[in-house]
Amino acid sequence: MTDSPAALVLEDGRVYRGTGFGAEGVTFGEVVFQTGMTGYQETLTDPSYRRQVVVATAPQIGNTGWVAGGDRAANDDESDRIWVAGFVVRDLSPQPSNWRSTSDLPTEMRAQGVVGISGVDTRALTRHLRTAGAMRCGVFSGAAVGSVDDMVAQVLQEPGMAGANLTDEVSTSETYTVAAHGEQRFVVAAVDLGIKSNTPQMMAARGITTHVVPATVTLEEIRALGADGVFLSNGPGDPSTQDHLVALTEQVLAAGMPLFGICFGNQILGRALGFGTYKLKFGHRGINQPVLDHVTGRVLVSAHNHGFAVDAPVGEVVDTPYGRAQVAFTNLNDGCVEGLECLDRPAFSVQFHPEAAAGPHDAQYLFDRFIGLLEGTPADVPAVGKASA
Ligand SMILES: NC(=O)CC[C@H](N)C(=O)O
Repeated sequence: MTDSPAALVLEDGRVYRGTGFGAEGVTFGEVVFQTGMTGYQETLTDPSYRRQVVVATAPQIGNTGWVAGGDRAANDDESDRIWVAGFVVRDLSPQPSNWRSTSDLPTEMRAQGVVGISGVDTRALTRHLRTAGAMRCGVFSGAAVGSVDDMVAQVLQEPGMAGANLTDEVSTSETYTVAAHGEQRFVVAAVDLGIKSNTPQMMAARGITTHVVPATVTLEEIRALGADGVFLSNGPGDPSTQDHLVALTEQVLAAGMPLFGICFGNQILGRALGFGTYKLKFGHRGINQPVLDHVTGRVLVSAHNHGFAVDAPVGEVVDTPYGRAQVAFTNLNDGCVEGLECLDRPAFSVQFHPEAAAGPHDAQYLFDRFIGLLEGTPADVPAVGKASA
């Protein structure tokens, strides 16, 4: 832990002073709050947080240390590195207590060059972000702390999240394969837009061998892998920039191949169906978001990490270039679209995270819904009426 003075500086001129931890220096990004009480390691290693400075609303962070090393089952990493641009906490644990822990949070952040600040009134900061919206920020520690005017000027030079195309920065350059556990039932091409490692694990547990492919993949390359279906992953950045992936998704829909998308994948399916996307004021990030499944009527407590959303009418069946489609999930806090379902194609997607890392397991049945599409025996999904909740 460094004990250097540090400052979180927002683009609107607000300054929150604290103490540096992790790497010393300066970092910039979009400041967003995350409401999970647990799971900071999964959050920090989720590629979807690329270029975001994450504020933990849970007041004590670091208690469970850092669980690294070994294979996927032995650690809590969602990828092979920390992706957040910076981390803002209130009380940093001086001493982790966890039998699985192999390191601690400040040591790991320092080793990976990630700047953090502790001692911030994260409750006041979160209330401000809920009012003012997510915005650009900088975290400055040690010698990087300067005059407020100078720090704000530096923040204002940074790009915002709207219009950001970050896919190339996180996607794999080479295809790699996660084998099915036990007997292989299906082969899926998972387009890596920043995929979390638990997603192929959830597929593997259901007999799917997953080829994780670069974001530049073509339908011909997907077919050459012998894929039975396509998965569009989560990922950072603005979905309005992803024209290649929208075109690929249109081809997959036209070919009638089974398709499942999560988060960024939901936004791309939405665009392929002709819907728009827009930036939310402060987004949803946490592991306790209530979502209504309009098909089953169930309410799920679910893991979220999104700053954009699909603009589609709720409670209507819409004619799209690929047949009828409907909003199948909405958020019960703000009503925003949380998932789409095609009625004439074997395709659906969710804005939240059924891979649930970290997070509740309520939504894991959606991987089984994808299995149904791969089997060619999708559940007989009814068209939804107006939301009952
Ligand atoms: N986790 C994700 O896939 C996020 C998708 C997109 N970058 C958003 O912020 O909405």
